[in-house]
Amino acid sequence: MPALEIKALHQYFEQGTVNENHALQGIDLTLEPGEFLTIIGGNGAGKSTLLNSIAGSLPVTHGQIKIADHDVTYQTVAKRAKLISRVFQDPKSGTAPLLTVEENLSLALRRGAWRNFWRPGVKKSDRALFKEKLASLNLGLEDRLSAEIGLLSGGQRQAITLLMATLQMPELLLLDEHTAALDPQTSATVMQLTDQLVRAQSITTLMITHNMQDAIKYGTRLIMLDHGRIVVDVGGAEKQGLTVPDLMRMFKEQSGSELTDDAVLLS
Ligand SMILES: Nc1ncnc2c1ncn2[C@@H]1O[C@H](COP(=O)(O)OP(=O)(O)OP(=O)(O)O)[C@@H](O)[C@H]1O
Repeated sequence: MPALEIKALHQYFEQGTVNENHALQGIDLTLEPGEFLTIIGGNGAGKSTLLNSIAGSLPVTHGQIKIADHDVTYQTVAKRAKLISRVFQDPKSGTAPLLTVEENLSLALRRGAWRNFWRPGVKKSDRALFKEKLASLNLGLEDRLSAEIGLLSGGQRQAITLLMATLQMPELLLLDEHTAALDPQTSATVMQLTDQLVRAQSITTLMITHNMQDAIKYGTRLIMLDHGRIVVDVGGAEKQGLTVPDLMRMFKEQSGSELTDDAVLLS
């Protein structure tokens, strides 16, 4: 059973108006369990629209989306959140700043099931688990369990957000340029942690990145989007041997134009 099955997905914005935008133009994409897909493409190619469609934050215009055999096409974000973890670009968006590191992790362990208390409780047995998980990140965070998250750096917060997203293994992990707001060195550290966490549990993952080197280096499969279509799809040994010039050439051959994205070209 595939972890993700997208069939003939179309997304229109402002359909039927002069501003109509056919942002996704028939996406077919199947991911087997444990596949780690990197997604690149120029500005406005449809990368975020694809992730938003999977997460449910955009209603689907046409097509079907199944996650682990559940048809989620018309499910609300909240309903499908049981299947999906998502990490965004802004390190502030994934954690509650006034809660401590262990309280944030405790929330993630219960997948947000905390409702009635002003602070989530932390069980002793959970604390041992959090210490162990944090130690595996090698950032010294295992000694900061009772620190407020808001006092940590962006990289530390993003590392904890990743840990929270993978604490209870999701069917799908969506990474939406999750290292883009970090400085290059921190970004590289968080990217390595991502790889470590994803591979340790074989989590089916989709990662948008503007960094072509990362898109090649990490993951098991790579797609390039252009004007709402998948124009390049490489995996296995072919992906391992890729270089940035290879990708630029493949993009040009398939799309008929040069890849124009300042962030991609400068990375
Ligand atoms: N909410 C919206 N309303 C109208 N148009 C939108 C909306 N969201 C995205 N679009 C348009 O859909 C197209 C795809 O946008 P999307 O954000 O998915 O691209 P992207 O590949 O993520 O680009 P970038 O790398 O610049 O973030 C673009 O033309 C964009 O302007």
